[in-house]
Amino acid sequence: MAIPNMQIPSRQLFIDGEWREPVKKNRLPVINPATEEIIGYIPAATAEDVDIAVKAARRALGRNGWGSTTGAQRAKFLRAIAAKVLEKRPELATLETIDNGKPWFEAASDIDDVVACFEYYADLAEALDSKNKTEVKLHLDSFKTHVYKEPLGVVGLITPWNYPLLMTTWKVAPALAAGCAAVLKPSELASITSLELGEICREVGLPPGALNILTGLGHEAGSPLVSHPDVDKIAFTGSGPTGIKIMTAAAQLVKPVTLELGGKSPIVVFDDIPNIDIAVEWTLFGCFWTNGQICSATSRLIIQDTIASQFLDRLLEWTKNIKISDPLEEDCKLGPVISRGQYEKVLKLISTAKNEGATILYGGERPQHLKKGYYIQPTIITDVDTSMEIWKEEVFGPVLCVKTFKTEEEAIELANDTKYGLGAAILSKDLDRCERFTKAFQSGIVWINCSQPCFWQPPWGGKKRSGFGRELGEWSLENYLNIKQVTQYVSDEPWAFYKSPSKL
Ligand SMILES: NC(=O)c1ccc[n+]([C@@H]2O[C@H](COP(=O)([O-])OP(=O)(O)OC[C@H]3O[C@@H](n4cnc5c(N)ncnc54)[C@H](O)[C@@H]3O)[C@@H](O)[C@H]2O)c1
Ligand SMILES: C[N+](C)(C)CCCC=O
Ligand code: NA
Repeated sequence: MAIPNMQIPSRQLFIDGEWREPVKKNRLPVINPATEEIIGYIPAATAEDVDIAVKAARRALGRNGWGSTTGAQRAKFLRAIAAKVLEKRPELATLETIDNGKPWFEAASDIDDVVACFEYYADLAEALDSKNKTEVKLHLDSFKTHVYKEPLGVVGLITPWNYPLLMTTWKVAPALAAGCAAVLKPSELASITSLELGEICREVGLPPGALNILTGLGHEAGSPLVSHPDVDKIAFTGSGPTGIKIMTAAAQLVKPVTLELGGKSPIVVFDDIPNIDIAVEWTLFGCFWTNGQICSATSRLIIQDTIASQFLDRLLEWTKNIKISDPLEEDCKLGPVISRGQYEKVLKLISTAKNEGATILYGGERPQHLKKGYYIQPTIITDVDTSMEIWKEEVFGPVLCVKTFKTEEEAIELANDTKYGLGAAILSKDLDRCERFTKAFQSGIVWINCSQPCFWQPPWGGKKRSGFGRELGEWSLENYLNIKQVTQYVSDEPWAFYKSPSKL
């Protein structure tokens, strides 16, 4: 397929179904990480815009337009959005690539996931109509109790830059399916496709105020959204430090949050793997996909010592074969990291690893053939000690660190030696052993003989410092529903707790 060339559309904030200039008229530059050039501008929302958007969302809930829709009616809008996204797939993939830096074919695959997600939540919205009032059997005949599932209200959705439209969709699709009205604040580092979602919602006639999109800086737009008294819940995906700030601010209003944060996930490889090349490829994909910027990246390779030398030799051969290029090129497999800040952060972590005594087995620098752009070679670091920063801290770049083990106990201890708890992978022919590791891993996601595959039906999320709450599947719909208990007294007899005055 020919990759379309695109200019960044000039957009405003998307509020109440219209494009509106920010109150302070500020804009932020959009930088293409492959060229380091400014390719456009996005509006920079501030607290004043947040208040306007939250009011629009609240009105949408009160109006007949959105607030009283059935799940089946909401499903129609979600399916129409899915169809429009599919229609615009090539253009959206190009916009994602020039804004985020991920290879075009990865971006296009993300767009496919976006379509599937909106369709999936359309089905769940439809099914909700028969589940939003269910009876609970009691031990007394004098009462009847029902449980209602109703939209939580106005929800604030704050998303990161690594899968821009997909992370937006993971929140917007279930929130709309549940009947909430949403205010979305995408990352200022990659907002373009989220704004295009606003245009798609406008084109399909989504009722005004159901979805509002505010681009801008975290402290200028995200923070006021978290603290706004008329926002009922915050769903956040991003870094740990920001998650802590958001949770602290939300706590002042006893506002519920879901936090999908960082990770430093292990991939444990045993010497009984039936095919070393298959294991090597999963190891590469688990860390270097999406230019290494994956929350769930299995960025700690824990390899049995009996196979370590052979495995690393083969891993090196595969790594050298990864095509690093402009992400718009046909078979690019590694593009630039998102920004100069991220580029410098990753290189600093690599240099610290070297200074602490680790060995840079491969990579660790800018690729020689790419003089512009935030490119970093796929990097493999060995002779790592568990006291080192490279072992403990999330890099969020194409950097794999390696340690060996002798026994299962040692492997489990190394795997769980992290403050995070998002994902964990084990590659072994012995499925009983895989089951033992599944139980022993302190994580929310386990991959067996693979790493990273993610589907919209199962739950996604972690524990420890990777946050709490689950997205995707039915779990995500529950994030946006209020559970209401309704108990009715159905007897004709007096309650008779107090003596009636006539009997005194
Ligand atoms: N668990 C997951 O599913 C998942 C997915 C993607 C990224 N992440 C994590 O996100 C991090 C990288 O993404 P990032 O750099 O965009 O994270 P980030 O925390 O810097 O920003 C995430 C979002 O929060 C906003 N924000 C920043 N400060 C804020 C504040 N004080 N109040 C409200 N909003 C604020 C940003 O504008 C952005 O929209 C990594 O740690 C990665 O592991 C996790
Ligand atoms: C799309 N993945 C690979 C499941 C990751 C989503 C969230 C983490 O970056
Ligand atoms: Na960008």
